[in-house]
Amino acid sequence: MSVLIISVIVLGLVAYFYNRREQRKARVAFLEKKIAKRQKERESDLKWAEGEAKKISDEKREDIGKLDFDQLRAALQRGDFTCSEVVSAYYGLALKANENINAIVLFIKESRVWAAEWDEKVKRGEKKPALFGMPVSIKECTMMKGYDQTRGYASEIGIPAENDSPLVTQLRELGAIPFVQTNVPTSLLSYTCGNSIYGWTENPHKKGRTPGGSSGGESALISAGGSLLGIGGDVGGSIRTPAAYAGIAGIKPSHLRYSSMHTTGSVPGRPLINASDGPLAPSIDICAEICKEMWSSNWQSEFDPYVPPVPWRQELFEEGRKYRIGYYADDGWFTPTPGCARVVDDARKALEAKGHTLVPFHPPDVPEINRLFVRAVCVDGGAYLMNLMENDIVPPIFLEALLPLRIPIIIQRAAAHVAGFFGYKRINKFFQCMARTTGELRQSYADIEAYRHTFINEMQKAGIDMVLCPATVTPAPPHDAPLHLSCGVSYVAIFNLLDFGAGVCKAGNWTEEDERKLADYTTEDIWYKMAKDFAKDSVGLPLGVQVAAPPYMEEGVLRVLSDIERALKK
Ligand SMILES: CCCCCCCC/C=C\CCCCCCCC(=O)NCC(=O)O
Repeated sequence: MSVLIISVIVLGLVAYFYNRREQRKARVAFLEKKIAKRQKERESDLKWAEGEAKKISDEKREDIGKLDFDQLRAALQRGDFTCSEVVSAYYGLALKANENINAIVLFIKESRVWAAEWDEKVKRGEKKPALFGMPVSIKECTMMKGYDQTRGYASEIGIPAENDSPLVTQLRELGAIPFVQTNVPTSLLSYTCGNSIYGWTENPHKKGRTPGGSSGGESALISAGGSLLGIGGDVGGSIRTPAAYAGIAGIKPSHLRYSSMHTTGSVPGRPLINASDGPLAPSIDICAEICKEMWSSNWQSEFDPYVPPVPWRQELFEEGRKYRIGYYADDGWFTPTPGCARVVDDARKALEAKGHTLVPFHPPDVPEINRLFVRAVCVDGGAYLMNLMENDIVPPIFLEALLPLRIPIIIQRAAAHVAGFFGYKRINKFFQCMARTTGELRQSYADIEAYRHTFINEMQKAGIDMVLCPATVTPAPPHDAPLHLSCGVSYVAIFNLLDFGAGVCKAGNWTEEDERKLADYTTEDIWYKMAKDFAKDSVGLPLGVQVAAPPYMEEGVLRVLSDIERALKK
């Protein structure tokens, strides 16, 4: 009898695993077909753009490519070029840039039609709007009607959006022309940029290094001259990290400054950590121009009544406006590598020379807040992510990064105790990230809300308007690095948790001196060892700094970043 029972159990298990393997095989074959089809579509899409680019002469394309944002905008307003010429030029410029960086997902073919429509309207005497004819690149996960937001998942190929995101809608009403979708990392929950559908995006400053993520296609394309303005989204640095790694600028406004209707984040349904869309551009002044145009009316709050009607606050952006700014180069969780800390000091001196007042500031309890951030970002202990990734075809390194989440939470807690016992304080925190019960999750939300007030109280005590700090802990690292070092996002993530407006601009480059100082950088735990390794051989790579302020003070953030950028521009 017992032999029979054991045989049935064994056979049942064999059948179960066999079926699972067969189902997986069938799913992989199905997804591989989808990927192959999309790659073919992309190939013919790039060919189409090549043909469209040839509709203007090489000289005209070069002339248009030499113009910066303001010059191109003025040229379009004067009528030096038509919208159709500019869009053709940018097909060509983006294709050229793409040869070395692989940032393009698909061209938005309707851009050709929209450009022609504007040219016709102008002929009929219609007034040119503020962003008339300006080409804009769009992060793949930003809703574009008729285009997929796969987030790098093969299973989401062929599910086009039915609406444009509010940002895209408003930009189009202002005359801008979305012309290309750009690459993202699978899931969006990483600051690298690659997936199994479209491949890996390179940093234009050094092959083998990531342009950051998740808006990495944007930062790479803009930095390589293939776009003058892009739209990204940010839940834990996805606008700011790529801006820093690629030597450009970007701002993540506080959550309710732009509508988040129709936005797609990595993990939908997470309270208190929301996706904010925002601009990326070669300079912070362009980001300021865009915010100013978009907030010069109540368009966003009329479109989406959840957005409070806060118009552009020019008095906060006024040139010469002086601020009292708290600065820190080390948040007490992750000491940045030398160049990343040095540029904070360079920015501090530049701001003092401009007449701002800079005072040291210590953000309260960042290690604990980092733990709450990861908990709130994953919400369900990573179940949503694991389910999507394990039923898809994703680069193996993403599955490796998910491994810690597969460990039962009770064992994670035990590991935390062991790490704590041996003095590994950061590993101890890491293994306490995931919530075990809904009660723990509720308490974490209460803690996040309390932390927001604690932080504001500390700022009020110090009498500061905003803070200046590093943007990243290393210069642009190798592609895989962010998947080993998720804990390196503390400098950006804190401002998602606080819901501050936060932006990044270029503040210098990694120097020989930074490289020499790296030899003395701590190797106190495995994450520091990795950071040290990832930062090696970075001479010349761009470095950014970050400025952040409480909600509805984005104009002040933009003013201070502009002062830094102008002072430190080489
Ligand atoms: C891709 C698999 C990674 C698994 C990571 C496991 C747990 C780590 C938890 C938090 C990581 C924090 C990284 C945050 C980067 C966020 C970048 C961003 O802003 N993304 C946009 C978005 O999430 O929508």
